[in-house]
Amino acid sequence: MPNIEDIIESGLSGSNIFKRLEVLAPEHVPSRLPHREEKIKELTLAFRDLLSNLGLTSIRVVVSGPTGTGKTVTTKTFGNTFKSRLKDRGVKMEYIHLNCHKQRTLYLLTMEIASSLKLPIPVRGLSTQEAFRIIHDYLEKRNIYAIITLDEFDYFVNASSQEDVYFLVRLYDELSSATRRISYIFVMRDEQNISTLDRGIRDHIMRNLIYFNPYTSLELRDILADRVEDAFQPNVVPEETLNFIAELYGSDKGGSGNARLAIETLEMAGKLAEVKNSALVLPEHVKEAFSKINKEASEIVDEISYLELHPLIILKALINLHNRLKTDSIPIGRLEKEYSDICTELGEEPRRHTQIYEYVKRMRLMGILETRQSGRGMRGRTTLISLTVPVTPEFETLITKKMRMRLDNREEPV
Ligand SMILES: Nc1ncnc2c1ncn2[C@@H]1O[C@H](COP(=O)(O)OP(=O)(O)OP(=O)(O)O)[C@@H](O)[C@H]1O
Repeated sequence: MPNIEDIIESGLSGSNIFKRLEVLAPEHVPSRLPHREEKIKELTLAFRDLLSNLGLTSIRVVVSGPTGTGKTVTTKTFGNTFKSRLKDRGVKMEYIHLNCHKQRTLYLLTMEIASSLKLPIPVRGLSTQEAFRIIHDYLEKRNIYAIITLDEFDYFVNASSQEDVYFLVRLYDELSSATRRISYIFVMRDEQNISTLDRGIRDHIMRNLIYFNPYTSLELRDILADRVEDAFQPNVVPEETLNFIAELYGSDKGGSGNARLAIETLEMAGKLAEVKNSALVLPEHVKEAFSKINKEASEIVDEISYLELHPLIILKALINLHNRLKTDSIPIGRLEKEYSDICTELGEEPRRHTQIYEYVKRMRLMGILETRQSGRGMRGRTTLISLTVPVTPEFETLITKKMRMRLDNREEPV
């Protein structure tokens, strides 16, 4: 057994595993974005008009996709690089990235825009409209253009009044200004959240939609390889370990396609290897890290215990279709049909479409389901629904058991 002084001494003498741990932090912006180059191109093309029609146009782009698909890092990288390219062309542009989860009201967002521009604005006594007018006048006076990204815009849409959303989106109708200086990128997990808005606003926002797919295992492998090179000592993460993580999360292998979780797993595996004095980060460290990180999945299972009968039937319908169609994403129409077939079997009156939609929405907020719009080509656009947890036999048994309990009235939902 080494003595305690030696343990502390070796811990202090630097890491044999990590070179630059900060590269694995969620806010780190890497110099390359493998497999998002095309999205940067799409954003550039969407904003190209800004340059050719300087001051005449205000652009709106929606970036949407499931969690961890690189929406934030890609828009930030685009915004900052675009800014410097415009500077080379003699155009002053500011890129402002705001998070609607942090700044939850229109007023707070406005204050944050002012503070990003280092514009002193009296904190009290101004309406949002007045504050926006000051911001606009400031840009006008200095001949500056701005791209404002509203990240996690879903929160804003769900928490704000239609008027506030309207104000933001149709800003130039409100300001009735001749020069258009502000453009927006709306970043959303689920563009369906927009469907609750007025048609006018919806159409205005949805003109340019850029969708981010969950990453496949090969894509994740490339993203992880870059991080390994920058964050780890040479040759401590074998190829096999890298592939193992990529396959755990790759969407083609039934994973969520979430780069954040893949990077977090890599970091935790490295830390476990270090604690265990291993010279290499091995798949066994990844397995342990994976189960620690995915204990969140077991929290979802806890949530399911509280569901009423009909949401449980919806989950059962999803499982059936998942097994039958061998796909994770189920069109809502098929889900409703399967749901109503199960109801008939059980002698239960099926709920109506709007109520089913409410259940789906609630389970999405609980983190049990994810929804997204299908691309074109599936006979029009439709909502696709998928479970966030893997469909294991244990999961199936849990749902069936809970359904029985509700049917037998053996346990009232809380
Ligand atoms: N193509 C990529 N190359 C390198 N790193 C990436 C890439 N895509 C995502 N990442 C990294 O994965 C993590 C998650 O990415 P990001 O926060 O941009 O996802 P997101 O889609 O905005 O997620 P959320 O919806 O949860 O906010 C970040 O650490 C980011 O740097």
